[in-house]
Amino acid sequence: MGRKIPVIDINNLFNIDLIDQEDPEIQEIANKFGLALHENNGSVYLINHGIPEDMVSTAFAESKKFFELPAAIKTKYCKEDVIKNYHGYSAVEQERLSDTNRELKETFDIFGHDRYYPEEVPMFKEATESLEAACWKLQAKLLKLLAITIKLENIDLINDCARNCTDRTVPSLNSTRTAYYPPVSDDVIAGDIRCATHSDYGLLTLVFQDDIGGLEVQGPNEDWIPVTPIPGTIVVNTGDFFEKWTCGYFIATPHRVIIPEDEIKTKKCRQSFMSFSITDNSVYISPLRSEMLNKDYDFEPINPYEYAMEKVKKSYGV
Ligand SMILES: O=C(O)CCC(=O)C(=O)O
Ligand SMILES: [Fe+2]
Repeated sequence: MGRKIPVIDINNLFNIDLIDQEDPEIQEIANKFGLALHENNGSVYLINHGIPEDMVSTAFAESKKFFELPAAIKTKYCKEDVIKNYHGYSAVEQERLSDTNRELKETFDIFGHDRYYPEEVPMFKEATESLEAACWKLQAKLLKLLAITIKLENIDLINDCARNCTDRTVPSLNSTRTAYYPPVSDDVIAGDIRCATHSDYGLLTLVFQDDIGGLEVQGPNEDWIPVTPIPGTIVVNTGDFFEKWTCGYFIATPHRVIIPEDEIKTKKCRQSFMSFSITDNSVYISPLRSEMLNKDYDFEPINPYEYAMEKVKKSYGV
């Protein structure tokens, strides 16, 4: 009870050009960040990250204009075939992370190269893609920091397997999501949730959230810890692939978004924006080895494309 997710100051990392592993300041940030992620079930807040606040608020504002359009317009932008192209809009209940609960969420996933955007919201593309690009830049740096934390012999190994973060032409299943949870209507039934319990399937997820709240992460004793909104922060969660790759050093954080109890808040929508990183499609991962990691942990090499596609198919019922 009463556990809190730590807030880690990463000293404007976004604007530091070179992550030099010999730099004591970088080592200090890497150790603080990595240790906190390790000790807190794969979940921390980052502050002083360097992504401009107005870039975040513009992405939220333009997304909101889209999500508040009539359903008939939004459905024009629905994903047609998630296996062929994950890009596009999903209405309430189109993606199901749980077999039992109704999930009251809408999303627009930004993915791959075959992209289309709502013509009704002319600035949607620029606003969301600017934040997407900033997230990729930060993702690459955070992955490098974590390679330092776990004392990999080849400090570039993680980045070399996730070239997609810095070279957008490298095929991967990385994606960016702008999410909208509509105001709660009167026909809500017991068990309804905004987003059901799951872990993300990739390496790291960056989550920006508005001030409504409801995001919770599971602690080591299966207790639910609220990820209370803190202005200017990004929440980082570790995904399945990173848990495997680091031999369980970083846990794939189970998380969910609940409907707030506060009646005033239920009458408002909630918005969030996420960047999901994963290794390149061509890479098969096998356990990383270093003095920090569990040497007895082993698994057959896994491919991110095969692994993540299975999860996508299940959640979209295809
Ligand atoms: O909206 C949020 O804060 C989290 C949503 C989420 O976990 C997801 O879409 O994977
Ligand atoms: Fe998630």
